[in-house]
Amino acid sequence: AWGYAANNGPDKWAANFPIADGPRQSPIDIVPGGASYDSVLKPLKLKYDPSNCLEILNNGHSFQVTFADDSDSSTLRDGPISGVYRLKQFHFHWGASDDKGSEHTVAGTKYPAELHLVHWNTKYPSFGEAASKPDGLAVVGVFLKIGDANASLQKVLDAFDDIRAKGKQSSFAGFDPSTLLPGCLDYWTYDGSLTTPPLLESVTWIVCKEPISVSCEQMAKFRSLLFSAEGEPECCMVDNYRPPQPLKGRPVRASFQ
Ligand SMILES: C[C@]12CCc3c(ccc4cc(OS(N)(=O)=O)ccc34)[C@H]1CC[C@@H]2OS(N)(=O)=O
Ligand SMILES: [Zn+2]
Repeated sequence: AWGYAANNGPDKWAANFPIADGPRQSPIDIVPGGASYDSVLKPLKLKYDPSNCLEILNNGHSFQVTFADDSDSSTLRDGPISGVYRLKQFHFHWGASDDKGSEHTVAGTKYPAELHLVHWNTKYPSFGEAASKPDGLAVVGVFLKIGDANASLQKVLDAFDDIRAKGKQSSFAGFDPSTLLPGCLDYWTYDGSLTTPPLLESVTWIVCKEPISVSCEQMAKFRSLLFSAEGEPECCMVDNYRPPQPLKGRPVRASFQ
């Protein structure tokens, strides 16, 4: 099965997922000078209901917090998209050390981690259906930068003891993901893909320019999770990021000047 190790990592994915070499793969290196300001882009409209927060789980590639998506109570509207997209889950990618970990990079700069808030287009009947459509998903990416401890993030990290190994999950209620957003919601946007197999080219990427803070100690907590399941040799969950992929002529637009 795919992973992030030398024998099954990003350089090996094309064997089982040929779309890995497709025309709209993610992540990318964002070159601020190469992005064009587009005044037609609207501010992001994110409205999340903490009562939709269900559980936290270690899926063996990252950990994710999953939301009830049977109503329009936690949604993304406006920004570069049209219609209503519902929040399904958020998860992170991070490195073995603070000098790497993000998937998108900014003029070659890697951040220690990156948050992804995954939303699906309600013009389709379900998340799984939407995931195979070119306008099916919208993922908001937020960079994490070493600094002060992040009190909101700490609530998520405090749930890690129950999900240390692959396949573990536990209930996680009442968390408001908007507390993980930066103060300024300026963003870059481009058409891309899932950054893990099945690498479906169905994502409108919305990457925030402003990072949120994370402390060194909090980064160490991320690295205490395991890729491995209980009873298997322990393998630390680190470097679960795909490197930037070819832009192949795609425009990158900025919501700010
Ligand atoms: C669950 C699914 C397979 C994996 C997957 C999905 C959606 C969004 C995803 C975001 C990811 O992360 S990222 N970095 O934001 O791209 C990583 C994997 C994702 C759907 C697509 C088909 C499966 O859906 S299903 N079973 O048919 O209902
Ligand atoms: Zn992701």
